[in-house]
Amino acid sequence: MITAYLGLGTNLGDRVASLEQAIGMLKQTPGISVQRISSVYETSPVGYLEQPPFYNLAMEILTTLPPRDLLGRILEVERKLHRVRTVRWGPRTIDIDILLYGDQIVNEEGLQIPHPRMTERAFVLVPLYEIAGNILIPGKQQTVKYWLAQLPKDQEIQQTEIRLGLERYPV
Ligand SMILES: Nc1ncnc2c1ncn2[C@@H]1O[C@H](COP(=O)(O)OP(=O)(O)OP(=O)(O)O)[C@@H](O)[C@H]1O
Ligand SMILES: Nc1nc2c(c(=O)[nH]1)N=C(CO)CN2
Repeated sequence: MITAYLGLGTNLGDRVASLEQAIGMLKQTPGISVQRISSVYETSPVGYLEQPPFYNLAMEILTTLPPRDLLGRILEVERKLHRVRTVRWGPRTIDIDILLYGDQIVNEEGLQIPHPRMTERAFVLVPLYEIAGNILIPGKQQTVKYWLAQLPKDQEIQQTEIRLGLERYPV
């Protein structure tokens, strides 16, 4: 069993519905057990700027799937939610990234873990900090908290009151 972290993003259509559907499909996947989900954050687009704002969240899972199989399932979830690839870094109904996979470093064609751009992105680090601030980023020696503190404060990100997947954590 490996603890892995996923980053989810959406900026087309009903963003809450897309996140809920993606979470639901991940929860139903044999070999994946969803453990924690951050709040939903509204974030300004990074990279390609002429597109609507995103909702982003981070998720902790326990998984028995090897990295390739986890990626395969993620791509399937994206496909089922009708993600259409157009522009690089462009709008999407759902984007799911494998951020961390235990303490492993994967550098293969089509799969890099830790996600190579994660330490530059507030839309990744802020939600991840909420659920795993003290975790070390393999190959980068320092924690999520450390990398978040290094980020320039120019990326707009706003915590919303939206909490998804909370039925696992009754109050
Ligand atoms: N850690 C990873 N998590 C998810 N996909 C990855 C990862 N590493 C490599 N990939 C590859 O990236 C492809 C997805 O690229 P995509 O078009 O979603 O990039 P993007 O989300 O626009 O940009 P970015 O990669 O900067 O977030 C997948 O098909 C997959 O093969
Ligand atoms: N705010 C925000 N910007 C992005 C996002 C994202 O999820 N959120 N995803 C991208 C491609 O992975 C490119 N830019």
